[in-house]
Amino acid sequence: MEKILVTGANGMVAQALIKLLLQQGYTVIATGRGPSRLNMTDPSLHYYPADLTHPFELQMVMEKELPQVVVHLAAMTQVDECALRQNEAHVMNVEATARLLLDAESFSSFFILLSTDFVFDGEKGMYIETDEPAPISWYGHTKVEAEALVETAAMDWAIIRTCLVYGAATPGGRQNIFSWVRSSLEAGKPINVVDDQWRTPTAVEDLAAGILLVIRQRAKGLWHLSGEERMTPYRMALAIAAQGGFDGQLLTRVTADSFTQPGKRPLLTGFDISKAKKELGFQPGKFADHIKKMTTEDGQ
Ligand SMILES: NC(=O)C1=CN([C@@H]2O[C@H](COP(=O)(O)OP(=O)(O)OC[C@H]3O[C@@H](n4cnc5c(N)ncnc54)[C@H](OP(=O)(O)O)[C@@H]3O)[C@@H](O)[C@H]2O)C=CC1
Ligand SMILES: Cc1cn([C@H]2C[C@H](O)[C@@H](COP(=O)(O)OP(=O)(O)O[C@H]3O[C@@H](C)C(=O)[C@@H](O)[C@H]3O)O2)c(=O)[nH]c1=O
Repeated sequence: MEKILVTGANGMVAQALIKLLLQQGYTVIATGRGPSRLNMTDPSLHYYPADLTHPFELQMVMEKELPQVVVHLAAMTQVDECALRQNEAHVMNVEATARLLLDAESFSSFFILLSTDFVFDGEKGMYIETDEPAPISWYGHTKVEAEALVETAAMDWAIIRTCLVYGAATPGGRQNIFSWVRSSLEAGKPINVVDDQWRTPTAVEDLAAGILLVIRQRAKGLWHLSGEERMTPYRMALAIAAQGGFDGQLLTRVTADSFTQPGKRPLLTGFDISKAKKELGFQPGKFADHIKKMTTEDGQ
């Protein structure tokens, strides 16, 4: 069976993707920073610690494993951290991507980059693949640069942009809006939640399924893969509270200008996923169904 190399293996998206790839019978070459935090064992899962900012660590893995497909998920993903540590963000999100492309071109046939709705300025919203990027955060800027590197690669490539990914908390993984809202409500902690940032939030399982479609079909080019429903974090939080039987009074509706975050966030993003639905057969689930399932699993 084909070998798929996945970077950022200990991250939220990678953990869901690796679980799905193993279920589908692929051999997964998983690389992450430091020891594995993947709470799964499988003879078809090979984990290699590799810091992508150290150029040769992953080249040796590539030479040894010769993966047919590379799925590049590793990145500095905290938008505020990227704004405060711009050089580090550029080294990781751009220069490490350039290095990985060079390594992959020698050994792999297909390269997939995960990118973001933050490549857009947030003026229009519901973006399609042909809309012009205009990032307003350093994180978004680094992703635009990474996309440009991939588009000039000497091998087949796909760029998958997604938006506000949510899922159950992963061991040692970053928080996401579902895990953050749910853990705050469970602790009885009042939280301020924005109601003027518009997104099409994406269940991590749906994103993993979409990435699998791109792998299977070797679907070259640019794809917007996200949920279909336009929501704000506040409306998401109200639904999460209701589903979990929590007190919605703990949620205070605010607007983004009440946040003094170092990293600017585009107000109106979200994706029109018509192209992915038509050409890939991508079909995300409903937000309410996903949080019901996650809440049940979380409660077990
Ligand atoms: N989450 C979201 O809402 C969205 C995510 N994306 C993109 O999807 C991809 C995956 O995101 P997500 O899973 O949420 O992010 P996470 O932050 O959960 O995972 C990113 C992973 O990259 C790893 N990493 C960071 N620096 C290095 C390095 N120098 N060497 C090796 N690994 C490194 C991190 O390691 P460690 O665990 O040690 O920190 C982490 O496991 C990213 O490219 C992101 O930009 C796009 C749109 C939305
Ligand atoms: C911390 C906080 C967040 N929020 C909202 C803002 C945001 O929409 C959502 C999640 O908070 P974050 O700061 O993690 O969101 P943010 O960093 O904006 O998330 C981004 O992550 C990167 C990786 C992406 O690529 C983007 O698509 C997007 O998902 O919750 C509140 O309403 N109140 C709060 O106190």
